[in-house]
Amino acid sequence: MSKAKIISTPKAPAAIGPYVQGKVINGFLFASGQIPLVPETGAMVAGGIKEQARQALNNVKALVEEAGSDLSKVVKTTCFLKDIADFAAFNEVYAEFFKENAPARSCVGGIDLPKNALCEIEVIAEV
Ligand SMILES: CC(=[NH2+])C(=O)[O-]
Repeated sequence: MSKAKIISTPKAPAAIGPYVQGKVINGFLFASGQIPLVPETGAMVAGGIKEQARQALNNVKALVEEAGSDLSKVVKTTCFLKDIADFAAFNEVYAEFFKENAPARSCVGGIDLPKNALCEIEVIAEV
């Protein structure tokens, strides 16, 4: 197995547990799930599902870019929603970030998330 490169950037929130922000191996970035923490403060962004989705996606974008890739090269996302009733609002913001050539995706709802976040997003991207 080849050695994975650890991705670490202050432009995305620091890990809040025993994990790294992301790892690149064999040409793919495996990014840890991003919750809507503001990188500079480590605090949850103010607002509801739309603001939280936008922050989580901006965190994803920062990680993907730090790995030398970009959102157009994301091949798979997994999205977690505290409340599946937020599905439509979440999708609206998600679509702003993945306009064309949307990645494959799984989305689950009704789940407790760290820091009581309303959403969490993890991605795999080609680097
Ligand atoms: C936020 C997160 N990715 C975790 O594992 O706690």
